[in-house]
Amino acid sequence: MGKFAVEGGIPLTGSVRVHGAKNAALPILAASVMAKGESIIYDVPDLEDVRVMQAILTSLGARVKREGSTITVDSTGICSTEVPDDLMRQMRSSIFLMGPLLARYGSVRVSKPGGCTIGSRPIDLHVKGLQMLGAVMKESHGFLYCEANGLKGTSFYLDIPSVGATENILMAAVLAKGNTIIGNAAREPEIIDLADFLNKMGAKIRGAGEATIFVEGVSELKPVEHTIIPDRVVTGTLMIGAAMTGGRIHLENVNPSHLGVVATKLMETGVEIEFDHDIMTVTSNGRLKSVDRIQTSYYPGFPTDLQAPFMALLTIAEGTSIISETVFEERYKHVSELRRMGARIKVDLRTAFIEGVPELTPAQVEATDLRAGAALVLAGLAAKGITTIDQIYLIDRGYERFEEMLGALGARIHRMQD
Ligand SMILES: CC(=O)N[C@H]1[C@@H](OP(=O)(O)OP(=O)(O)OC[C@H]2O[C@@H](n3ccc(=O)[nH]c3=O)[C@H](O)[C@@H]2O)O[C@H](CO)[C@@H](O)[C@@H]1O
Ligand SMILES: C=C(OP(=O)(O)O)C(=O)O
Repeated sequence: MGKFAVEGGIPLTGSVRVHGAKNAALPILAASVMAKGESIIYDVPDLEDVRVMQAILTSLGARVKREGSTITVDSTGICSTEVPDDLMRQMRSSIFLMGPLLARYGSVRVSKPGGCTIGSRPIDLHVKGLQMLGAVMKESHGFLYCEANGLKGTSFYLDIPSVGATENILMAAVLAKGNTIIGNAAREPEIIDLADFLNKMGAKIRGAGEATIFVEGVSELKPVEHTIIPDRVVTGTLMIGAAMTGGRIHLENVNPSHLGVVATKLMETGVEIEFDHDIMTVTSNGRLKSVDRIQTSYYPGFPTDLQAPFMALLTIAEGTSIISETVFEERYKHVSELRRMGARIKVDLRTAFIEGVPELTPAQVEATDLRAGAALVLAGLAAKGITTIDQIYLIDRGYERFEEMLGALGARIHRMQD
């Protein structure tokens, strides 16, 4: 499974290019099955989750090829609409095949998706939305069989602005007959990227990025070329790393407008942030102040995916900070690992109280999920001495060769095989 050994106490300095967004690439790769022929997707990060998506597409009969950061998907040979159970279990994003296969082929078989254990993560909204579009669902022996004899446009209001449900319903609605309105839709930048991809393919979507999305169904889609947006969670992670180590870094390929709340909260801690088009410079003198409150929320609120990394920073910020995790009910598993490094954190239900300490101490810790793992690496970069982080396959799900990315910024971090 592998471990990272991190020698902390060295400020991050230098420049690095941020890779394309995992959370945009995964639904877009799934959507490529809706067009007959060859879709070309640029800046697709080489991550574990993307490799699982490639394996799923291949298992369905598509031809998938990676050259550098470009992935080509030729859907011509698709001959199955059953997503293999072992691949379903490997990540949450396996559920993205549901809408596209149902819409284009009239049937799909999925099972319960895997992914980070950060809460119960049901798929009820995905299912309800597709049912409203006319899908008939049957559950048997752990599999969900969905069929549709032509989907029909509908009006569907999401009880929660779920990112994945918005994307699944949107993908299906594009090939449904008539008009669809998705109310209380998620507004994340990755939804806009997916809609841009679908619109290039010939879809008629308006309002992506807003709470109400309008879709006029079309009968077919054509394959296109598309470049994935920069990964805002990776950007945020590196910004926090510079802040915690008292460094100065330049990040290339960033979209500053996707990071408003994160930049604001970092500036509250005393960090300087400058933007020049798609380049961001982060400068920190290493003396950090606490923040009154961070509440995770749906976009444009504070991203839950940066809650653990930001908590790592607050463990060494002077004063007491408060974090409320409102999106996932079990996303505090990193707390006990940070405590091993000397952090003082109390958790009361969904609220964490973090009392800053002058410095963290190195320890042997374990990644409990993807972003928790990234948070522990950041804590290791700030703690003088050697920290080891176990279970790093979880970090590989979302960061392309994290050790090389950090190494380019001067960090001393090594991957060790078990
Ligand atoms: C691949 C991808 O894009 N992953 C992101 C996506 O995950 P994902 O799409 O799984 O997250 P959702 O936005 O769906 O989840 C938000 C909340 O809605 C709940 N819910 C969701 C669907 C459903 O049918 N029923 C239900 O109750 C979830 O349990 C959670 O409490 O958005 C999350 C929230 O920003 C991010 O942390 C993940 O990185
Ligand atoms: C929770 C995450 O991903 P997923 O939804 O793919 O599990 C994440 O990227 O932090």
